[in-house]
Amino acid sequence: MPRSVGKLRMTGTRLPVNILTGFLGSGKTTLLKRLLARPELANTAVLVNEFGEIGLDHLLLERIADDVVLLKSGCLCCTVRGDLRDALMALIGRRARGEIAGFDRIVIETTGLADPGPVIATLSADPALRHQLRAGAIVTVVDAMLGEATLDAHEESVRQAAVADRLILTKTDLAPEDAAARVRTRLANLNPAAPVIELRPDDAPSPGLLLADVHDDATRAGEVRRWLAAGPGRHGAVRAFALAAEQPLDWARFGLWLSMLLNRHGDRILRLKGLVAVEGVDTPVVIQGVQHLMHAPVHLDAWPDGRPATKLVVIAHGLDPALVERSFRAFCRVAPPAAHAAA
Ligand SMILES: Nc1nc2c(ncn2[C@@H]2O[C@H](COP(=O)(O)OP(=O)(O)OP(=O)(O)O)[C@@H](O)[C@H]2O)c(=O)[nH]1
Repeated sequence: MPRSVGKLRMTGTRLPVNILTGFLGSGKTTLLKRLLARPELANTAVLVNEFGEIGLDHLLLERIADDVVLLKSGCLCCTVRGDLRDALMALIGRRARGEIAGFDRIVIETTGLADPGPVIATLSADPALRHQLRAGAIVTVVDAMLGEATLDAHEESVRQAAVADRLILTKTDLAPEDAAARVRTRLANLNPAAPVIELRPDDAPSPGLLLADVHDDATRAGEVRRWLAAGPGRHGAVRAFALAAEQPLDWARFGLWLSMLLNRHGDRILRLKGLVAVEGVDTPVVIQGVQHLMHAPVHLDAWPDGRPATKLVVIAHGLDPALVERSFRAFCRVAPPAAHAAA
């Protein structure tokens, strides 16, 4: 029977769990989408954790992977370790009962602010999880353009780089050569054991990034003890908030509002991303901002959940969400929602 076959299959081999981490906007989801497109990684289940109340990555990933689960709000390393355990157990349970395709690997994409140590600790400290799962390679994404400043300003990003088994350097197409070289040197000093692999926008990443294991459990257990002793990072005054609009937006007005916001408060905005419903356009436009930098908007073929509506997530340091929301509504002429959802 499928039920017992599922169980038998699982007790013999523990499923590998990869952790994909990297600072806000460094390129984790972009890398993951490209990896999941590889046939060697077809049987992969994904857990996405996003900082803040509204996740978007699962909407963007769902189009290529069925088994994408969004963890509740909060950061994996601070508040949702119980959720991580429950989500992993639920995934394993659904697989054993034959409710979902028999994946043979789990990838956890952490928030850009997560310290990966406690995530790994959760995997190895919980007896039920340890029985079913084992730690796979930790892949950390680092942005060549903003990496140096980010490593200077955010301890989380240093920790992410320090624990990596493989470091992926993105945005070398945008970064001046000397900036990329300085990031490489920083990474080599922080974590000499991990290879730094440059990934250009057109490169197909090797599935080996996830598939090739690098650690035995004893080594990993020692590292976990060290990370726990160091204590998890704290995210201070960083807050995530959402902006939403039911009716389509005037693209020019929206663009102007966004430029003004970044001009005025760019220093305090760590990440801004979302799906925008644009007047006269049937499909969603994805916008992506990382600190001062806005990436070119991308059109999706269809609304991931079938319903056109603008949904933006902002992660900021010391910025009043109410102020940003007021300016968004006033400038883009957005009526307040019936049930006020944003914090
Ligand atoms: N030019 C360029 N853009 C990139 C590269 N990698 C990622 N991006 C862009 O950077 C933006 C952020 O990428 P994501 O993959 O969403 O970053 P992330 O780390 O998942 O972001 P969070 O989950 O919010 O922390 C998107 O607009 C990507 O298209 C790269 O190598 N070159």
